[in-house]
Amino acid sequence: MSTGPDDLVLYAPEEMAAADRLAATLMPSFTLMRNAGRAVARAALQLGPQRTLVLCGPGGNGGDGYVAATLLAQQGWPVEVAALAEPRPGSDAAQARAGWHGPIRGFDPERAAAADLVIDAVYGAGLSRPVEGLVAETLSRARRVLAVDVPSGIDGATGAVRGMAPVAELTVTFFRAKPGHWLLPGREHLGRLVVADIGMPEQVLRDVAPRCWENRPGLWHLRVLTVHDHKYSRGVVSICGGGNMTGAARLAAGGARGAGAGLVRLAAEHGADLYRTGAPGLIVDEAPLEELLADERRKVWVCGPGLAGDEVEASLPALLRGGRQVIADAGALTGSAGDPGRLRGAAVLTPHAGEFARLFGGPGDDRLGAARCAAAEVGAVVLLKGSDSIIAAPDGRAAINANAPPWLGTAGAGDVLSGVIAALLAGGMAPFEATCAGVWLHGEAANIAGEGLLAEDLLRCLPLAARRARGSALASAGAVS
Ligand SMILES: NC(=O)C1=CN([C@@H]2O[C@H](COP(=O)(O)OP(=O)(O)OC[C@H]3O[C@@H](n4cnc5c(N)ncnc54)[C@H](OP(=O)(O)O)[C@@H]3O)[C@@H](O)[C@H]2O)[C@@H](O)CC1
Ligand SMILES: Nc1ncnc2c1ncn2[C@@H]1O[C@H](COP(=O)(O)OP(=O)(O)O)[C@@H](O)[C@H]1O
Ligand SMILES: [K+]
Repeated sequence: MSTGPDDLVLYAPEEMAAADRLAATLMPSFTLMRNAGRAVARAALQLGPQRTLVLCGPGGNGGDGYVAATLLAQQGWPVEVAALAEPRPGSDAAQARAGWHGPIRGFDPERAAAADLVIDAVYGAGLSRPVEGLVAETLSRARRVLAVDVPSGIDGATGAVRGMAPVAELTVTFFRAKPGHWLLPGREHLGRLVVADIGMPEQVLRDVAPRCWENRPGLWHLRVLTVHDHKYSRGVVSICGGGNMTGAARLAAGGARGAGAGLVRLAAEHGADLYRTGAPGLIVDEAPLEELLADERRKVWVCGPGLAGDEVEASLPALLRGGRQVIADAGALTGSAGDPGRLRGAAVLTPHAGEFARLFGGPGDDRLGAARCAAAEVGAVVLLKGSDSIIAAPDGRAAINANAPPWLGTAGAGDVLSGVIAALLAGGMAPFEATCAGVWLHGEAANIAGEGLLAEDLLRCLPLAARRARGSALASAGAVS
């Protein structure tokens, strides 16, 4: 079975709560809690027997903790339980609590510090305010943490730390991951993430269908070339070249070529000679833009890398008027600061955090929400770049990317990326899928190149990244966690 969007979908906390409510109409809800607690106990058992303190909150997260504590004690583990408050009478958590027959202590930072392992079952999806006071003090003293669902304090929707959150060695979540598992800073608090199957009915995937995914092959598919392909069918990419910062456009052109565009042309009405000394497979045009736009095959354009304000003014409006699919990056974004409406008609915007703030304000703690709003406002796919890049479509779909290594943060890397996305768009992918695939290929190329990469190194690594994408899209669905 291949990995598909259903395997990669991310449930925000309120969507998970809706899933739980629906599941409760189809099966006994306590079965899910029992399975969740069992998955936590199984994960703990793999860490080896040790003095364990289970910290239980008042809700479902605490319920999972009581189930896990009971199962670990049955295995002969030295387990203690500390509770913050009694679960609501009649709740599943109260039923789980009733299964624990040992003593229940209060929260105590010293006790947490003395335990070899702390199971953090304080707050999960129901986090409603910052974690502070005794809970924060107790969690912060733990030496080794296994987190249930999320480390308490991580907002499952945004990945933000609310108050404090421990850094876990292992996090066990259930059914599907949440956006906050992949967004920063949340991702840094998880340790290893295990997504446990707790027997959620299949119907839930159909009836509660979130519009957010982890960005991986399987969410999209790279096209496979056939004997009928030729350079025009593989896609034509045009890049606006500036007269001064010429490296940026050349890197974008290299990205487009490395990602499989059949033909890449660089438009440089002024300064064409500078570009002619570059890669021999790159075609340099010095005719005026209006003339180039007469060629209907030139549908996809990258506008922005290395362009000064006047160069953007001379190209972007004409491209948008001409109905071209425009990837607006760098100078094209800076030129529209405070007035994102000027970018309406573009296919994809690729701001980093600074460019995003200048265009739309914010983005604040909820970067996923901000990217979605921006995409809806401009009617374009918005790629908010960073180490957890977010791709948002105007129709509300969004994806979170997590494969990019920190050494990708180097000048020129973004220019390469705009070319990669352009190539995929020119090859026939829709803007959202092309952007998701481009971001993943870019991150994977950086992993292949290794630490110390220069933006240029990405170009030679893109073909292998594409082969990996084709390979892992066929990998088994079991590899989601
Ligand atoms: N499908 C699945 O994934 C399944 C998930 N399951 C598990 O259920 C968990 C979700 O359960 P849940 O909704 O009861 O939420 P959870 O966080 O345990 O508690 C909320 C309580 O805590 C309180 N509270 C919150 N923050 C606070 C703060 N900072 N400081 C003080 N109080 C705070 C809050 O108070 P209130 O806001 O109501 O005043 C409320 O009383 C989920 O994470 C997973 O572990 C499985 O069992 C079954 C299948
Ligand atoms: N710490 C990081 N981890 C992973 N990827 C990063 C990190 N910092 C930056 N990146 C990625 O590097 C690229 C930098 O792009 P950008 O800021 O536009 O640079 P430039 O304009 O110099 O090309 C983006 O794709 C971004 O997602
Ligand atoms: K937790």
